[in-house]
Amino acid sequence: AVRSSTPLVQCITNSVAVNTTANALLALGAAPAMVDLPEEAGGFAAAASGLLVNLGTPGAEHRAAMRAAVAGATAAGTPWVLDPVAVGSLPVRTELAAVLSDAGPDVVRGNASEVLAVAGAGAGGRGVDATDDAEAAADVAAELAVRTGAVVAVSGPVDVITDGRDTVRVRNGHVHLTRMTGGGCALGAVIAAFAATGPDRLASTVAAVLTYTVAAELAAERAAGPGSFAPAFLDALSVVDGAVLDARASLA
Ligand SMILES: Nc1ncnc2c1ncn2[C@@H]1O[C@H](COP(=O)(O)OP(=O)(O)O)[C@@H](O)[C@H]1O
Ligand SMILES: Cc1ncsc1CCOP(=O)(O)O
Ligand SMILES: [Mg+2]
Repeated sequence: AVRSSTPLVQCITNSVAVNTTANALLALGAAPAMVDLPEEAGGFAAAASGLLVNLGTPGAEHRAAMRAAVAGATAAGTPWVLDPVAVGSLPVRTELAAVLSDAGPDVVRGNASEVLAVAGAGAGGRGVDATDDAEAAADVAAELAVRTGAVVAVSGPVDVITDGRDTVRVRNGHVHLTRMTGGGCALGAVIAAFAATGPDRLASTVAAVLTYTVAAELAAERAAGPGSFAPAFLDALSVVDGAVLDARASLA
């Protein structure tokens, strides 16, 4: 569905991951647009198929663009994904993530520490330490999903995806994804592309994570290390299909 509909995905994302993110969307068959000016972001979000709001390098202009884009997306019903990069101890983005997570994102995507922080459970708030173990954040993620109405996707060696009622675990993936900058950030944009294909947010998010992590496995088979993994990953995103996903999926 992503390949046949070529969803237009607006990305307000960080300066580190912008190129990786655009290339991942193109390889998958979606159309990226890094429209991140405050004066343009709201109108564009109303017309886009999906929106990513990523807090990785949230300068003042980006923050204004995020507010405008979320308002435009909300008014038009454009699905949007919040990636609360590095929230927890850094004050500006942590406050911003609190505001944005209450603004009705369709999906919140982060690693376990970030999801715990957005839920107010980080930094010992619930006695849960910073962790890269998504399973340790599964219950908090489900509570966050119920509170915000978002699907919450926690990444890690096993990804946990929940709407607060049903929870799906994706065991696919490869550690090279963690050694390629933007490996998490590009996933947020891919989740936005898949969200544009239909209303079932849990299904579209699981499909996005599965496609992304199976592509990583295919790429790792051809890569000598994280350097050659990055272009091989784009190649794999461009060919992975339903038959490969059926053969490789490790879901629970
Ligand atoms: N140890 C791991 N083994 C395999 N895949 C992983 C591992 N850690 C993360 N991933 C995958 O890498 C992608 C990015 O996740 P992650 O590194 O947690 O994001 P972030 O960069 O935001 O911290 C996800 O698709 C996840 O499945
Ligand atoms: C290194 C870095 N610094 C600020 S944003 C960013 C990119 C983070 O990318 P990811 O979360 O996908 O690893
Ligand atoms: Mg991240």
